[in-house]
Amino acid sequence: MVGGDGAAAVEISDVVVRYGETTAVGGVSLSVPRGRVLALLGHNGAGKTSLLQVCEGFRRPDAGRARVLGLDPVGDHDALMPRLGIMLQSGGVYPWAAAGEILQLFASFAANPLDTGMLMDRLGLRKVARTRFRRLSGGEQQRLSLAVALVGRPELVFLDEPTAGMDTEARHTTWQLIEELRADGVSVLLTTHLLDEAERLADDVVIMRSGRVAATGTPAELTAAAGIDLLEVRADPGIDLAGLRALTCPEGQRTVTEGSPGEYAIAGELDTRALADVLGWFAGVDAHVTAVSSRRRTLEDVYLSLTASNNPAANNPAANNPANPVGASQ
Ligand SMILES: Nc1ncnc2c1ncn2[C@@H]1O[C@H](COP(=O)(O)OP(=O)(O)OP(=O)(O)O)[C@@H](O)[C@H]1O
Repeated sequence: MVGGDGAAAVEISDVVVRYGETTAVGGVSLSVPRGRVLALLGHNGAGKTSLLQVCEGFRRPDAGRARVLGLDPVGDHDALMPRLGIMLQSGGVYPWAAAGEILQLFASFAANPLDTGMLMDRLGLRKVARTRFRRLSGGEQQRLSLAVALVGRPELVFLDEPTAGMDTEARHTTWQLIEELRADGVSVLLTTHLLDEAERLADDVVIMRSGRVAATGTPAELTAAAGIDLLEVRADPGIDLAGLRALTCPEGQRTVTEGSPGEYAIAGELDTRALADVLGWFAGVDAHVTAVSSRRRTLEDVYLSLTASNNPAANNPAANNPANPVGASQ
């Protein structure tokens, strides 16, 4: 193998990408350990693709440093390319060539390619093997781009919104393929707007906001740090909730409602103390409680609260960094 063994698959520090006056990436550091899947999340224009292009060697950062499989992605581009699988957001390579020909061509570049027939079957492309790329549907183009990225048995795969435009079946197949890659020790850096995709696939998540890192961690760490955000209590209907509101929502950070008769919902972040206060209050008014359930925040909730444009905390990313196992910083 070419140099850099033992290093993380991707190691970037303080990377800046500018387009004229626009700073797309404002000093991002992160690392993808070998054999792990890292998902980069963020709103449109957050800087995900720009960061990926730096890692792929298609763009030299304006500041900072990138190492990919221990090598310089620009300077060592030729040595790196055979070891990488790259799926771009718009995979419009060779629009006039047929799907099967494109995959064969990329297989011919690889020393030890995967079986192209197997890949076509897995990704449901057999029936469009003779169709020109430009005539494929959006989802078929995505599937072919994924096949092209994987056919050379890469050590590291970059996937820019891999399942965008795919139907449910293709999306599940793609998820399985990514899980198989990880099981084979392949490292994956992907971007996605799908929080369930990140939650299912990613070992590590980096949430970007306006070119900076807003939070990092495993999906479990990101959601665990956020705690419970909804408590539902079933009790006698028509209880006067003024006392409960005064107790649990002094600064309006939670809401207390009786959605339907006897179904009370306390929404907003609740720690153990607040939970005990709520249940203690129901006991204090002699309510007959028959059911209690709580809902933990999902990755989507965490994402939305960190990236909301009206959230002042989102402008102070360090304050939102509940865990940092991937070594990311803003
Ligand atoms: N070639 C370019 N020239 C000028 N500005 C660009 C260029 N490429 C990207 N940008 C700008 O840089 C910012 C980051 O873009 P980027 O494509 O990296 O975001 P993204 O997070 O991948 O977005 P999306 O989720 O929409 O794909 C955006 O404001 C975008 O308009």
